[in-house]
Amino acid sequence: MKASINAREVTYQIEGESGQAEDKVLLADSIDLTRGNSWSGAGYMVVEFLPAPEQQQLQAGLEALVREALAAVGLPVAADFPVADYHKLIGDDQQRHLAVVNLTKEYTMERLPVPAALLEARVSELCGHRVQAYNPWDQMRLFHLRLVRPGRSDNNPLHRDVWLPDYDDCLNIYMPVTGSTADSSLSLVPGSHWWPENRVERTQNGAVYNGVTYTVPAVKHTVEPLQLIRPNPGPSEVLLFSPYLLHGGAVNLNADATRLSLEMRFWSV
Ligand SMILES: O=C(O)CCC(=O)C(=O)O
Ligand SMILES: [Fe+2]
Repeated sequence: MKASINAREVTYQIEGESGQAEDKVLLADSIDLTRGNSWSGAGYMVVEFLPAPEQQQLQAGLEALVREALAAVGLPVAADFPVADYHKLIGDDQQRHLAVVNLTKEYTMERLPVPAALLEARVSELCGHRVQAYNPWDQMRLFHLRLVRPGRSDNNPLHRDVWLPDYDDCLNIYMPVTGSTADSSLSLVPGSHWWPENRVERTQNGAVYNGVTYTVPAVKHTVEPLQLIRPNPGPSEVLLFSPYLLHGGAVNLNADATRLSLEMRFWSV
């Protein structure tokens, strides 16, 4: 499948059986936490996030979690090892990379380096609805790290989060930690949170993307041309986005830096 990111052509190889799609907009029957905002039609916005000391504490603490995971898979590193160099350490050892991903994909909230209440208050202010990082569907309070090496297929395929169970009605954040640039940060299709399902052909259950297996179903084809953009939040910023948007497929085109980012979801209180 062909798409473009910031007008540059990319190709995604997606395997998995297609399902039937209805003429239905998933967001129409759901809570839209972007509603009432100027960016509701686009489905995302980039904005200053936490006060500088807290944002820096959060980013430094998340880098430290990756170092901890590296030590746990048998690759101890110095306390100042830059996580942007992760790919130099792991190289093409896919098994070791997947072991690190396994340790960094689901953290319980007490591991967050700053109080979750800080992020909850700021996200509530930004979207104009009182939200908390508590998933009412599975009763979990989690955050996730994403490590995407340059030149590998570590990024997940293009998807809506709500194709998986337990992600309805929330709002997502993407916060850059290291190596997040105009060539590596999360990509999305503006406005696609309102596309009917029958405009998007997707796999039924999970997908194999460039040979890597993902649990999330993936886009195989769309009626509208797939023009992704990278909003690319800077170090002091955050990308707030609807999980109903088509997003992902965020290949890391950096020459030499691994992307580390924070991913966290918020639901109405
Ligand atoms: O960071 C990425 O490349 C993907 C993130 C994602 O799919 C999400 O936050 O739901
Ligand atoms: Fe996602």
